Amino acid sequence: MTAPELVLTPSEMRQADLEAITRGIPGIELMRRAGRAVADSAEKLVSGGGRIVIVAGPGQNGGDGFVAAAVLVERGYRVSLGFLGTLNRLTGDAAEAARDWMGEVGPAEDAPFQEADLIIDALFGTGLSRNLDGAARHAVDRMNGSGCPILAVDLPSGIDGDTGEVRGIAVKAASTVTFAARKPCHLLMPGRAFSGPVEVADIGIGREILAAKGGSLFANNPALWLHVLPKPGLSSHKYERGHTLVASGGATRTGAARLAARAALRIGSGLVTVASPPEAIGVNAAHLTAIMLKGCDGPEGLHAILQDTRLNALVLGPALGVHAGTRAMVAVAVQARRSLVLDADALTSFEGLASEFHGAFRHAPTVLTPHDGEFNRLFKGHPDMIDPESKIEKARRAAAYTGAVVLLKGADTVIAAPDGRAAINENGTPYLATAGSGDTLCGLIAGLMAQNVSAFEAACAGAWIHAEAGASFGPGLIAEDLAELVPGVLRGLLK
Ligand SMILES: NC(=O)C1=CN([C@@H]2O[C@H](COP(=O)(O)OP(=O)(O)OC[C@H]3O[C@@H](n4cnc5c(N)ncnc54)[C@H](OP(=O)(O)O)[C@@H]3O)[C@@H](O)[C@H]2O)[C@@H](O)CC1
Ligand SMILES: [K+]
Repeated sequence: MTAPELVLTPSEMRQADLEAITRGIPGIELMRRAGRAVADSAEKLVSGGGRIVIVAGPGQNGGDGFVAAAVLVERGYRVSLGFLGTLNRLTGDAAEAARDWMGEVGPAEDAPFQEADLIIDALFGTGLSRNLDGAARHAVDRMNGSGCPILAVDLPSGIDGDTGEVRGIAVKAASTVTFAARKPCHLLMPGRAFSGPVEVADIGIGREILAAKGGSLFANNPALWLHVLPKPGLSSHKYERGHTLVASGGATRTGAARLAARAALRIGSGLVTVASPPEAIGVNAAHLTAIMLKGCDGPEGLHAILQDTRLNALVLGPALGVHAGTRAMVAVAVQARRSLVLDADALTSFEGLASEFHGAFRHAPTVLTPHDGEFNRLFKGHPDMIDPESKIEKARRAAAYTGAVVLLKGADTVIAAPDGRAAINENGTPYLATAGSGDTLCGLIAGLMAQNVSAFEAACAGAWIHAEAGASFGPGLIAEDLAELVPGVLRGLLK
């Protein structure tokens, strides 16, 4: 079984680095391995010699650049090195790496980018501490404007390692080589787009150290949840595969619930029922076949239906309407302690009322699936939730506050659990930004929870499968297609 991919923040990486040094790999050796990995990557991009310009900065990232420069010269490349800062102020391993470089050192701003086959960006890595200005900004601007492919060392200079944000200006890399583990900025937008494909080089810091110093942040890929993905056995019965209930909106707002219901069925929920307001029964009935239908008149109606304890997962929100009635339905669902997915109107109905969510979901597996707008409306008046620059931090705080798993949607969907675990999704496609796509996602997550997948894994698997389905279709995708693409994705996963 493949192990889940650990993602380490810059500060966790520094600790892992120190631990590796404590256990006997000298810092300069780590830097030499890192620099050699950079040279190997460069060689793959420009094989058999050529002209390489390396821009080195004043910290360890620059040190990696000096090592790579020396290795590439040995391998027959013509290398120019431009340095930013004052050479004799280099300290530690970077100073040692610079001493090993026998070539000339020019100013970074004047490096001969125009003549290069490849630029190596070793200006700043995980130690970036402020926005780029002056000579650093000028150097990045010239690199980006050169038209020459850029290989970023560790991360593109100017990108914040924790948040993926651009700090003033950032290198637009053709590819990136990082060390030991990816950092959040390689998965979060816009950092992901600035990084290009990211290669992770092994520099001898073992997984044991990475897991001890990191261990709570993951890339959302199947290794994280494949082991809990339900696979019906020969003797399984539909009644053992759960029963998902999806609440429908009024007569002119029923499609969202049916999209969620169909997704729940496709992902394997044994039974699925749409709970429909009396006036919408006709329209729902006209469109449902395998999915069952029950009349449900507001919160009292929901309370009555939930007396049937076989209904073990619920979706509330899609097209339910933004009003007190929806808040009352949520209260009934929470009291009933079933697995619950809250989206759209079930979140927006609590605009500015997040305190009602405080600790509310501790007692049953719950997933909240806001996009940024819904998140900000819900947590209006809670600057501690809205302010963090890191999307990971936002989702984590909201999860700790509510007791629910929070799936914060976007091109870089982040899923966070109340216990601090978080995962970043990276297989999304712009085609998923289509009406009803979120309803399908709710159904997938609830359908997994109906089959007893825990909330965090259900949200991670749901987000990945949803994105994979969207990507497999591509242009022209509409939400109705998504549930129909799920079997293909499942076949690939469960083979
Ligand atoms: N972890 C590992 O396992 C390994 C890590 N390795 C490598 O170490 C890198 C991290 O090194 P690092 O900590 O020295 O930070 P780095 O990114 O070089 O920058 C710090 C320097 O930049 C300066 N500075 C900052 N912002 C600035 C700005 N806006 N404008 C101008 N200056 C600015 C800052 O100055 P100060 O803030 O102190 O004034 C300081 O001088 C990491 O990315 C990886 O490549 C490998 O060698 C081996 C194993
Ligand atoms: K860099």
